[in-house]
Amino acid sequence: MEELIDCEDEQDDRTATNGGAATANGEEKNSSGLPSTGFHDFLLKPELLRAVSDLGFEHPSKAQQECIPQALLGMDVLYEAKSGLGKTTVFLLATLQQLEPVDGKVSVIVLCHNRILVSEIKNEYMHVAKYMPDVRIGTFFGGTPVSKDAELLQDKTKCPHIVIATPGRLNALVRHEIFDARNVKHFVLDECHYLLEQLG
Ligand SMILES: Nc1ncnc2c1ncn2[C@@H]1O[C@H](COP(=O)(O)OP(=O)(O)OP(=O)(O)O)[C@@H](O)[C@H]1O
Repeated sequence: MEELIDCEDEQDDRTATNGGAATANGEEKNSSGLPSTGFHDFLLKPELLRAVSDLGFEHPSKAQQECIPQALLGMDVLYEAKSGLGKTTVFLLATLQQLEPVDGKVSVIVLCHNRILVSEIKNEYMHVAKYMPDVRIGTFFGGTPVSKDAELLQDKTKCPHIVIATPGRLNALVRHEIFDARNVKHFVLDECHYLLEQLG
């Protein structure tokens, strides 16, 4: 790891509702003392800026201000903060910004500790990637036929560029050489404390 941002819990007990939005934006910015920034300061692709604007995000949250520039520089980022402070949006934007979709090649893996989270993250990706029609996003998790996953991964025209998966199924796909991880450029562990617990 080149550099690690390690932020302790922000001790902010405001919670996210759609107003996690509200929590994630202006208030955070002012209370953090960080200079005012907009998403355009990250030099994001126009497709992403449009999607962010459609979602009604006006200002990056503190987590986003601290992590997106580092992630876009290719640094490893470890960030801990309470729910609703915009952490997921950090990796959605950072991975989509850097993605150059190539048929038959998976560039991004997002590992989640359960299948519900896998589906939620996929939905969030679909919103943020709505103006990037060439980007394919796939999900792999236990309880579904491995043969379907294999079919998808082996068809260059269907193979996802971004894979969101649970550890068990991803492990099985790699072990059986169905999943070729050699082209992966970005690896995300969402809610990594749960994933690391499972290892133990
Ligand atoms: N900069 C922003 N401005 C307004 N809303 C935002 C911003 N960033 C994220 N949001 C919205 O705030 C909510 C929480 O964001 P996100 O899911 O990225 O946070 P999180 O820290 O990963 O929380 P969780 O663990 O609950 O998913 C979501 O509804 C998201 O769309």
